[in-house]
Amino acid sequence: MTHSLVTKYNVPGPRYTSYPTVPFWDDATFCLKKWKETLKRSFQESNKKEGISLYIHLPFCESMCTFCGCTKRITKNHSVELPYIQAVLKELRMYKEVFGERPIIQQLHLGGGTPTFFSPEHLESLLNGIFHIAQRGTKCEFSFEGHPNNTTREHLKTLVSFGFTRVCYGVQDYNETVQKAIHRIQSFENVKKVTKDARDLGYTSVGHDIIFGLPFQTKSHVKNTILKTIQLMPDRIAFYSYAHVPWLKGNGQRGYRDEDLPTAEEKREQYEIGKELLLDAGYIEIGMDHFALKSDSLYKAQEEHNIHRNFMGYASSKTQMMLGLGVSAISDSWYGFAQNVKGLSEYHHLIENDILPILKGHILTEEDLIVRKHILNLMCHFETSWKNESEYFPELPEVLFKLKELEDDGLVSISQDKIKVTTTGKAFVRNICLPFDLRLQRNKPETKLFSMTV
Ligand SMILES: C=Cc1c2[nH]c(c1C)Cc1[nH]c(c(CCC(=O)O)c1C)Cc1[nH]c(c(C)c1CCC(=O)O)Cc1[nH]c(c(C)c1C=C)C2
Ligand SMILES: C[C@H]1O[C@@H](n2cnc3c(N)ncnc32)[C@H](O)[C@@H]1O
Ligand code: MET
Ligand code: SF4
Repeated sequence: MTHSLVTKYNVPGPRYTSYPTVPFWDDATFCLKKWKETLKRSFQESNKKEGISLYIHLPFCESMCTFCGCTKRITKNHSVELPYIQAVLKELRMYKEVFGERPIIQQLHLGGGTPTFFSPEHLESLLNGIFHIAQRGTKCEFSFEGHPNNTTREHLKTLVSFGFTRVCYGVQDYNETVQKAIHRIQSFENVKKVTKDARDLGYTSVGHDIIFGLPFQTKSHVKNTILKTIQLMPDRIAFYSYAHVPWLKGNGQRGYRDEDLPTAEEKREQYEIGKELLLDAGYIEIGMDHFALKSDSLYKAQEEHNIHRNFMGYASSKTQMMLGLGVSAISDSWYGFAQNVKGLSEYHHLIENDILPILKGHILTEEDLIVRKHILNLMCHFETSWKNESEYFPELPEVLFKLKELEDDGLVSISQDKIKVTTTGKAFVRNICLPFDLRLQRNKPETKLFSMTV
């Protein structure tokens, strides 16, 4: 990788889990009435055909990892579990009222925070509650995020009995200095044990999350972490670039200084080293940040062009509608987005008063729908085209003009009616999406909103 490319393209940029990205949602056009309309429309169009996806945010953790950008509440008091589950179930019932019919759950993901903070018994009540209100789909894909330090065989057994087949564990880095800096001490032995337990109990996809660019992390730490990971051969690996966003309220990114972070140059080298080791071990790079073995469903989905990106990252199939429950969760009705309030007491208060706990949202315009398709294509398939009239938008020539420079740098190739990301360009896919992001182009932010793209 040439140094000049890294320097040139290391700019703040969204991770494109949605388009428009959250900071560009237009709250002025959003209200509860419109949100419910888009939900009903989408539900009518898609529930019977393909079901819906459900994301449940379980925000508690016993200990604060200082790198973490997720919405969480640190506590050792487990009495928070039951009231939270009851609130989430009530939120689902409120949505069922809007739909007027039982939703069919095709995909279910428990994220956090730490879902394994909850006792197996409480997770069981949560799932029993869900499948009392909603119907189970026929092609279920159920997954959860587990903390290697507190995922027990009981957790795994309980969830497998409800049809869960995928788990991803937070690993981040095995080095002690790095672990101290991010306030997350976690041994290889624990990861090995929970990986084996999941496999023994029938999970078909075990994933590990690894991060490069963490405080005090070096190339040799990354190399060691990947080599250890390869010993366990997880089916999927998320190899994330550390997103440094200390300005986000309450995310707790502290305890280290900016100077303790690797430079952009060093960070890119860490990525290159990790990527080479993963490719040598038989992993295939899929979309942004993701690697999978050829036996994993994510690889097959990519081959068959079924891969989809949503707020949770990549999925091996798509539903038009994704409902997010719990604090900070985002829902996507395809025609609109909504994000829940982030505070626990506010969430409980609104639910108690039969009010959908929504903080903000966005109704997509015709233009948003077209642009979103192109950004999704780039993030999922590393290419996009405007062969059909419905894929064209008036600003496209300007977008292509801006992309010319990226083409000269070898990141994309542009032809008559499509663009393709090159092998070098894959690491810069966020930069390639930027010219398509019309809302950002029209309204360049003056304050920092996004993490750096390298
Ligand atoms: C399990 C924790 C979560 C991670 N991502 C999400 C959760 C719940 C979901 C999520 N990620 C982002 C958004 C905002 C929507 C958007 O802007 O498209 C949501 C709902 C984007 C995002 N994620 C991270 C940051 C800093 C941002 C803002 C955009 C940016 O600066 O790039 C940090 C981060 N969180 C997670 C990962 C994997 C990650 C960074 C690699 C997990
Ligand atoms: C769910 C997964 O999200 C990743 N994750 C959480 N916060 C960040 C961040 N600031 N930067 C990069 N990755 C992050 C971790 O790898 C975790 O395991
Ligand atoms: N909280 C779990 C962990 O840190 C799951 C991933 S982070 C949301 O391991
Ligand atoms: S990384 Fe996982 S355990 Fe750590 S604070 Fe974030 S959500 Fe909690």
